[in-house]
Amino acid sequence: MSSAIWSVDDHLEDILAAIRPLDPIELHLLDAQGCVLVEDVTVPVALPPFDNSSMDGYAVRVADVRGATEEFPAVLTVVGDVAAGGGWAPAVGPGQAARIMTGAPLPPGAEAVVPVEWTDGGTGGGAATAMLPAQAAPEGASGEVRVHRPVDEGAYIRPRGSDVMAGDLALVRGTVLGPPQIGLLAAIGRATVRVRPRPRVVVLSTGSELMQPGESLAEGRIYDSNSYALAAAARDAGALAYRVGAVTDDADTLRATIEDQLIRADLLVTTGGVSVGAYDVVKEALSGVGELTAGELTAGGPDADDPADGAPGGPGAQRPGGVVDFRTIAMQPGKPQGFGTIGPDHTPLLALPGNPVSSYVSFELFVRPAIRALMGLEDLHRPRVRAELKADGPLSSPPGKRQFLRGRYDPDSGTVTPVGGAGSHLVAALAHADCLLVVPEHDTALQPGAGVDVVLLG
Ligand SMILES: Nc1nc2c(c(=O)[nH]1)N[C@H]1C(S)=C(S)[C@@H](COP(=O)(O)OP(=O)(O)OC[C@H]3O[C@@H](n4cnc5c(N)ncnc54)[C@H](O)[C@@H]3O)O[C@H]1N2
Ligand code: MOO
Repeated sequence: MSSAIWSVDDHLEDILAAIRPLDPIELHLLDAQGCVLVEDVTVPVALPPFDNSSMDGYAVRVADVRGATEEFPAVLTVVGDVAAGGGWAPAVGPGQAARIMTGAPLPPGAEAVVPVEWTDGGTGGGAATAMLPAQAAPEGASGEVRVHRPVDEGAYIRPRGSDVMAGDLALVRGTVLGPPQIGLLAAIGRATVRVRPRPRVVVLSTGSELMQPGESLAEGRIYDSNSYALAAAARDAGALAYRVGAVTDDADTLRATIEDQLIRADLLVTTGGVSVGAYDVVKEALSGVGELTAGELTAGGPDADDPADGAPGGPGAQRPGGVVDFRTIAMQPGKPQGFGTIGPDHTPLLALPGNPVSSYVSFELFVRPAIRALMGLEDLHRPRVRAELKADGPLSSPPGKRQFLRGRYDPDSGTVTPVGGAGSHLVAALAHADCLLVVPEHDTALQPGAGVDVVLLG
């Protein structure tokens, strides 16, 4: 265990220094949602691939409808239907029109489209509001149509390549694939794409006092909320989360459980058991190579001979034998933390404190950026704003620690109001907060009206 006190920033830096983005894989489009593209994608075929109609109407020659009015319509012969997806399109000669549907290719000879509302729809009556369905009224594809208005050349036609041309760069590497980007990839015919995958994050809670929601609560027990909150937070950060609820306070059981989970983990998160109590199992199970019986877990520990591996006693110091380094961080909540890499694949493991608010705040500050770094995202952090403290009285903060209070941010007034107190057991207050107020290490009191940094939670 490191004896020096680590700052929040040094602890985060140490974690991020050990994280490498996951190797890219080819994924189906929807599985790639939220992932970072690792290839430049060029457009293989123009979009749209052919000139097509933007309206249901009639494909016409411009000269035939010049000067047309409702009183003196242009009367054209309907030579057939052009439906979207249909193969054959009738040619439109002088004095002719083809009935055309939105998205259907412009037939040869036609120069513009007249919307059906500007015609009689082939009924011989007044202005149409719609076409009749082809099956119910097949005669609509023939006969005559009266056109009530002229159109210019190209009217209601979406030209080939007016969206993107073949050879254009559709998306550049580094793009995060949201719904519109996935839509574009599909539109240009890509079924799969090369991205960095979502990290698989195993969330494991520890504590013999824990019961699972749905069970009836026994004397002296509490429900395991951490594994749920953190699995949800991991998903929210972009990961595939696997929740492992409540391992009892037994070091061998915990080591065996972690070893079992390594196969499906790109990152492991534990909660509880990192403080100074007699049953602090995570620390007991993972703090020293000498105590490890599970061979797998020893394999990824920092190499004592490698100066790059860091050391006890603070950032950059040696950690001989310590698979996971347990530290004190100058923050509240979240003081006790563990971090290391374990197993044959050097899987990163973050051991968070058990108090529910502590574990959640620790997740936000350390695990979320780690997940985003594994995904290859550049922007690792939640947005921060400066706000004015709105409170009945001054807020006190422990000296030398960065405090993260829960609050509600009002973007209209630019103010932030604390929700609940500083206690790290206050889950209800946390559930009503939408931000963290950051009180710097050197501030021991924050007056109402003072400026404060606010981390906006999603
Ligand atoms: N003598 C000292 N005691 C404590 C210190 C200290 O410096 N000296 N630090 C305190 C701080 S700060 C924290 S934070 C906690 C961290 O404790 P652990 O990580 O060892 O966590 P536990 O003891 O297992 O649990 C703490 C608390 O949280 C509840 N808990 C745990 N897991 C869950 C869960 N999955 N869902 C809901 N609640 C959970 C647990 O019942 C305890 O009440 O240590 C302080 N003590
Ligand atoms: O650090 Mo503990 O997380 O203050 O409650």
